[in-house]
Amino acid sequence: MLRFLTGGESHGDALVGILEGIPANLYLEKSYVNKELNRRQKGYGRSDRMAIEKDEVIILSGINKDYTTGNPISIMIKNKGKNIQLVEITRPRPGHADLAGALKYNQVGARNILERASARETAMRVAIGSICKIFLNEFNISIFSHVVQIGQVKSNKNYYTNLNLEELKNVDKSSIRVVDRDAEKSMIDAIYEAKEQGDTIGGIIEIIGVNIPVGLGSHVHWDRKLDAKIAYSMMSIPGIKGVEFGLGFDGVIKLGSQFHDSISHDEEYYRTSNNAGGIEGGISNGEDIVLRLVMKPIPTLKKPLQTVDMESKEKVTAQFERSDICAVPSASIVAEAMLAYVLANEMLIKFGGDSMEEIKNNYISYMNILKNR
Ligand SMILES: Cc1cc2nc3c(=O)[nH]c(=O)nc-3n(C[C@H](O)[C@H](O)[C@H](O)COP(=O)(O)O)c2cc1C
Ligand SMILES: C=C(O[C@@H]1CC(C(=O)O)=C[C@@H](OP(=O)(O)O)[C@H]1O)C(=O)O
Repeated sequence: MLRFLTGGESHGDALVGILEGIPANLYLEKSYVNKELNRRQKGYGRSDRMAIEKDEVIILSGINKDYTTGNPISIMIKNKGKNIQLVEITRPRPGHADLAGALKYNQVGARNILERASARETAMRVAIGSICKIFLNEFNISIFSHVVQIGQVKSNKNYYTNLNLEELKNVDKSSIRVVDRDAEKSMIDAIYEAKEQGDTIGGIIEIIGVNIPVGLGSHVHWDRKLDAKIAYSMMSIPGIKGVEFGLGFDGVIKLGSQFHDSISHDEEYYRTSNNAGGIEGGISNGEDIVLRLVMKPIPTLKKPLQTVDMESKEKVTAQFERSDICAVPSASIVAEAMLAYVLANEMLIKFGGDSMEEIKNNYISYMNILKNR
């Protein structure tokens, strides 16, 4: 089984992470981890902080001559943007952890709270998730994502869920990108419009996992269900307020006969549609895992909302400091990382093994059993 911990504050010296449970003998390409870190830093609407940071991973343990050893993998990302004046935050920002955190931890203000509640921590999650992606790649599993809505601007292209699976049966689905260039332009405009108004904006992202074997997760207990585990991991991303799988909330207008995915067989079982989003009864059914997340608008506002000064108790406006306008594209890379972590963990639960050779043997023998079903 996998587990990870992160440490570090937004404006501290560095972020650190420990990932435990990755089997021995996995080739770990450090440049891939750095590429993923770079993807998270992109996107319209990020603050000047992203121009300061050049996130790069320093591997401290668990790797020998580019291969994992089975030891805990310890990593570090240094913070370049730590040199801002860390003033106390006594005018808490609605929507951030400021007030609830300061009260819970008995702080005079929210500085110590926001330093950790900040999504700076998600850089480490992406580093850890990218190691999980490298592991999943050994089983041909890949994960990608795209932005499908910013504010009121929706992509006119169908969601991945609505692609014609029969037509795509022999296509490498990891190469499919549901990018709508017209919508993309309007999305960028919406971000800049929010910025002009001293405001912020949220959105919806879609995350897809392909080449998933049947049988990850389990129906037998609530905390073994794959969709439950994925939802938990997604809801832990700062700003994420909802998750839906497959057709999700749009499924409400369908009747059962229109919603459920008929079962066919051609050498193996498959579906002609994927409204379930690849998971039934808490178990992966072999179709692509498809989920969507809604991210709320960023809480720090240049045109701030009303709040209460924690010292004087007077009605004031919330404190402002350097902040993103929109971080939806970055959140989608974080979501890919969290999905990679959950799926890598499930692969280890299902197939076990302390070395890559052992887990691959277990995987191949299970896939052979499935071939005869
Ligand atoms: C990549 C990323 C960047 C973010 N940048 C900011 C930011 O610059 N300013 C801000 O107020 N919130 C930002 N957020 C959102 C806050 O971290 C989030 O709203 C806060 O932690 C409370 O989230 P919760 O209520 O969902 O737990 C960002 C979130 C993500 C995922
Ligand atoms: C540092 C990152 O995001 C930060 C997340 C964040 C927040 O409140 O969540 C606030 C901002 O911090 P700062 O005030 O230093 O600009 C973002 O830049 C990052 O994504 O690496």
